[in-house]
Amino acid sequence: MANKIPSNSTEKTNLHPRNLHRGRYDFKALIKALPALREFVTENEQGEPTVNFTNPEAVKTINQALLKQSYGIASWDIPEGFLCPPIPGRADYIHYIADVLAEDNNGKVPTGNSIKVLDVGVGANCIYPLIGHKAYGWSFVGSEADYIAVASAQKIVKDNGLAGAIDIRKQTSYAHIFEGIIKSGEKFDITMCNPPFHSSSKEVLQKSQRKWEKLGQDTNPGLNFGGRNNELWCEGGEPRFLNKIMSESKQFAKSCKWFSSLISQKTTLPGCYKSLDYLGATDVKTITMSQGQKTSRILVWRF
Ligand SMILES: C[S@@+](CC[C@H](N)C(=O)[O-])C[C@H]1O[C@@H](n2cnc3c(N)ncnc32)[C@H](O)[C@@H]1O
Repeated sequence: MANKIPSNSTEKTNLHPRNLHRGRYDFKALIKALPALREFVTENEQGEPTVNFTNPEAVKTINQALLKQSYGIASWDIPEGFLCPPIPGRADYIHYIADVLAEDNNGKVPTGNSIKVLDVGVGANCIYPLIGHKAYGWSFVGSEADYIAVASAQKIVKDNGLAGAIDIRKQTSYAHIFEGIIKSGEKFDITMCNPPFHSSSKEVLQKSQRKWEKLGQDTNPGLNFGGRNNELWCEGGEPRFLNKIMSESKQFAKSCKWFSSLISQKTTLPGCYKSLDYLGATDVKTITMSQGQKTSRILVWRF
């Protein structure tokens, strides 16, 4: 079966209005930013430039070019097999939480390093702090339970001279979210999280296999957007991870003005609303984000 190369070159008007990646990728500018991208650029059926999004190396290289061109991130790499994030979608989460913060700031997005954001599960790619800092000047704490991911995120921060803006902290227990991370007296404007959403490693493999079959590949060539198994699953999947975040958020209600998390499965939401009601959250919002075929939600709450 012929490979279908997903085209990423059409306008993505459903992204947030401030998202820098709404237009077509400007391959000329991307290659200028990162000449190494040139060898991965091919033409799609319409004769437009594209890259083979089923090739992990091509995906990593286009990410490096986008991060350099749009955010001035000169050095970005991830260890083999780790989650390679689609940049436009990750940027959307940042812009939507900026809108939430704007509500308490006369409708203006607050900028600068006095705005403190905690990214739970920052990953080896450190993507949210990089975009959030470069877009709005916010400072970040990124927590992470996987020690290889911690080392990788710390290297990205150091290589880009961002140690004053992004602090990567090791979470020593997978059972905890804020405990062991938020220091006594520390205050955050908002917390964010892209949780591991599958409930077993078997589920990760099955879903990723189905995705690759849809793209006309017999097998997953290397989890290019997939990530290592343990980045993507946890006991109980997304609902249980969200329960942990919500119950600890109550404990840390005085340390954070807002809490948020991505929700990839719609079916997780009703249980979250019930829990937040039980915990006494005073404000609960659900923001819908759509990127191409995929819809996800950001759940935002405060006490
Ligand atoms: C889906 S990945 C998200 C990575 C990155 N933020 C992104 O969006 O590409 C989830 C991350 O959460 C980490 N993680 C899992 N449990 C955690 C916990 N209790 N505290 C901190 N990080 C955790 C995993 O190791 C993994 O890196």
